[in-house]
Amino acid sequence: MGFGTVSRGGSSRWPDQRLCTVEMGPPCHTSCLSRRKSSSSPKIKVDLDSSTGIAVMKFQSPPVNSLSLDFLTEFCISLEKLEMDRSCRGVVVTSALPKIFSAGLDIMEMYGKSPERCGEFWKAVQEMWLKLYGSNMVTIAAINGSSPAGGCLMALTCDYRIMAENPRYGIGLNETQLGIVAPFWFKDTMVNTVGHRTTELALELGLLYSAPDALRLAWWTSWCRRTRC
Ligand SMILES: CC/C=C\C/C=C\CCC/C=C/CC(=O)SCCNC(=O)CCNC(=O)[C@H](O)C(C)(C)COP(=O)(O)OP(=O)(O)OC[C@H]1O[C@@H](n2cnc3c(N)ncnc32)[C@H](O)[C@@H]1OP(=O)(O)O
Repeated sequence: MGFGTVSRGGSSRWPDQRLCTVEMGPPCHTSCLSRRKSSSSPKIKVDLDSSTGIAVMKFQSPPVNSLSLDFLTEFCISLEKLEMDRSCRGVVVTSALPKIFSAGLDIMEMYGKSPERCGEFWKAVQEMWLKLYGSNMVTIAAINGSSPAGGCLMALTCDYRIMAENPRYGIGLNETQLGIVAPFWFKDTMVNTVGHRTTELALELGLLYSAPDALRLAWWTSWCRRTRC
């Protein structure tokens, strides 16, 4: 798989060449197996191949990988652990569930909760964004399912995106369709990737894009024809 260039950098873990290639080759032989480190929390599984320096973080929170306080906390802890592991240079975030990357913020976290709990939840959402955006590692979203609202934010926050081509999968900041306003920093993250004009239209109409449409609008430089990638 090949990925395009981005304007972010400044980390020793970034490759010298700005075009970065990640090989997800055949299964390893025995000597390679010892270089694999796995860890699992209830909602997130992480596999790090120290020989390549690439970790795969899989979301495993059925039914839709919604971003609950527990999910976000586990996400930040997993990312921090990889950040501290000098053998890890890049992380691929993806879903272990069929058809869904992430449904975005857990709606149940925003309904009937105490102000304290709401504050804690919102802080965790911001923490996820700050940690992912500010990561020293190369971050890649392998979007193998629908990715509305907060799920889209997470993908946009990564350095690179690849999306499985399937007409049923949509990605976008569709908050307007839900009767809520996307926070300004959600909007800014989208502007940084696709520019002002596309963002303005997408947010006003609450659009969800298919992989080929998103590719045309420069959301990414690659998409994957398999339904699972
Ligand atoms: C504390 C707050 C402080 C400040 C607030 C400030 C600003 C407000 C926040 C603004 C930002 C918002 C960003 C967001 O991310 S809001 C969440 C937006 N996401 C959605 O609306 C997703 C809606 N879901 C879907 O479109 C579909 O479910 C999906 C395409 C993901 C999957 O479709 P599918 O047909 O496969 O499954 P469903 O049958 O629809 O769903 C299965 C079960 O999952 C539950 N579900 C779905 N989405 C969510 C979610 N986001 N949170 C929690 N639960 C979710 C759904 O209800 C089904 O449950 P059951 O009925 O089976 O129990």
